[in-house]
This record gives sequence, C-alpha cells and structure tokens, in this order.
Amino acid sequence: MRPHVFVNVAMSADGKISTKERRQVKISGKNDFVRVDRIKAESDAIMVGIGTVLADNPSLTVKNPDLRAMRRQEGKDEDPIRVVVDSQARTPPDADILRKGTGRRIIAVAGSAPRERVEELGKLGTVVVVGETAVDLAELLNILYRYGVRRLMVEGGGTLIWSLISQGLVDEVYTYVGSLIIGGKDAPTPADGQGFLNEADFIRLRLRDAEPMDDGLLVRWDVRSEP
Ligand SMILES: NC(=O)c1ccc[n+]([C@@H]2O[C@H](COP(=O)([O-])OP(=O)(O)OC[C@H]3O[C@@H](n4cnc5c(N)ncnc54)[C@H](O)[C@@H]3O)[C@@H](O)[C@H]2O)c1
Ligand SMILES: Nc1nc(=O)c(N)c(NC[C@H](O)[C@H](O)[C@H](O)COP(=O)(O)O)[nH]1
Repeated sequence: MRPHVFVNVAMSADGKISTKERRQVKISGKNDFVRVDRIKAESDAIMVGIGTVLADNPSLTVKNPDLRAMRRQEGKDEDPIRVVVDSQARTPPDADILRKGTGRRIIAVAGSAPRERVEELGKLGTVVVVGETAVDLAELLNILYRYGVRRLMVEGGGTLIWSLISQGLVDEVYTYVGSLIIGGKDAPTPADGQGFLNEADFIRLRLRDAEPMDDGLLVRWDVRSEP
C-alpha cells in the first residue's frame, strides 16, 4: 500500500521551474502561495529531492498560524512530515528542512550512502535506507504508508517528479503556470530525467479543472490509470 501522491509545481509560461543555474525563482503569485500553504497543511507529508534542498533550502513548513492551529486541534504536528529523497546523504545538517518547524523529518538514503553522513543525519531525523545506489521510491512510499502517511505532496524538483511519475507512483498533478518566461534549453522543467521515447509509454492525464490565479493559471490533472 502507498499514500495518495500529488505533485504541486510552479512553472513559467515557457515550461521552466527555475533558471539554468537552478536558482530559485518566484513563479507563483500571492494567492498561489496561499493555496500552496493550504494544501501543505492538508497533507500528511511533503517530499522533495536533494537537488531542491541544495538549490532552494526550503523549510516546507506551514506558514499560516490558523492552519497550524487547525492541525494542532486535529492532534497532528503543526508541520507535515518532511521527507528528503537523498541517495548519498548530502542533506546539509544546517538545512532549514531539518532545523525549522516541528514534527518528523525523514531522510531517505541508499545503501551506498557514506556511513559518517548517514550517522550525522540520524541525529537530526529518521534515516531510512531504501535501495542500493539510488532511493527505491516505490518502497519508500510503502514505508511512508506504514508511518501513517495517507496523503503525500511532492514539491519537486524535476528529477524526482520524473522518477515518481515514470514509475506510475503519482495520482494527481497540480501545475501553476506563471506569467513569465525564463528560457534556456537547460533550465529544469516539471519532469526532467530520461524522458520517454515511445508514445505508448507517455503518462496520460485527465484535466480536472483550471482556474485563473494571480496573473497565471492553476491547472489540476488526474493521472489516468489506463492509457
Ligand atoms: N518551481 C517549482 O515549483 C520548483 C519546485 C521544486 C524545485 N524547483 C527547482 O528544481 C530544481 C531542483 O531540481 P533537481 O531536478 O535538480 O533536483 P530534485 O529536487 O528533483 O532532486 C533530485 C535528486 O534526488 C536524488 N534521488 C535519489 N533517488 C532518486 C530517485 N529514485 N529518483 C530521482 N532522484 C533521486 C538524486 O540525487 C537526484 O539528483 C531547483 O532549481 C529548484 O529551484 C522548482
Ligand atoms: N509553488 C511554488 N511556487 C514557486 O514560485 C516556487 N519557486 C516554488 N518552489 C518550491 C520550492 O521548494 C520552494 O522553495 C518551497 O515551497 C519554499 O518553501 P518554504 O517557504 O521554505 O517553506 N513553489
């Protein structure tokens, strides 16, 4: 069993999620950040790849005090479990995701991760070893389910999203399309990785709804289970 998995990503009008230097870019407007805070609060856990931790240093905490209070009243930690997919245990010990906010942190590493770094991270969070040289995402999702995670939000980046989606591990995709052009053929996109070669392999989505937001558009898709 695995949790319900949804991806939330913000991209520019030309389909980029940051610059070619992987520098964090504000793509969402004010209302979209409010929406993102709400869906974070409604999730049991939030997952990012190590590339995002190193580039953005996100805390992934819930910002709105009312939403934090709501979670408390429901008997939950104020922040969802924060999960880093980090094969070689490269998460900096002073990363905001480990230092800010409350609640559990899970760092998923591979068996090949250097032992000293794994031990150091073990003092700051729960280290889960899944996979030999890269994190086995399907198994990680099973483990998260056993930890009680039923609703998992994936915040990126493009490498992690590609891996999850290409392995059939994503149920919904929320894409915010912002009113800017970033450009650059090497700038990250919502799904990077290897890419599919054959049309038969493409992941097919079903449009659920689309809503103008700030000066952009929020598009919600369901992943089709059959082609
Ligand atoms: N606009 C947005 O909504 C948004 C959201 C998040 C990140 N970003 C941007 O995305 C960029 C970072 O993305 P990225 O693609 O470099 O990194 P990422 O966050 O997708 O992390 C990828 C890394 O995770 C590790 N990993 C371990 N096991 C893995 C597996 N099974 N599959 C995939 N990865 C695995 C690998 O080290 C891999 O390099 C940054 O520029 C950041 O600003 C944008
Ligand atoms: N929805 C969204 N719109 C954006 O314009 C943007 N750049 C991100 N990027 C995701 C990324 O990882 C962010 O850095 C964290 O969402 C910030 O999280 P914190 O405030 O540190 O909790 N996400």
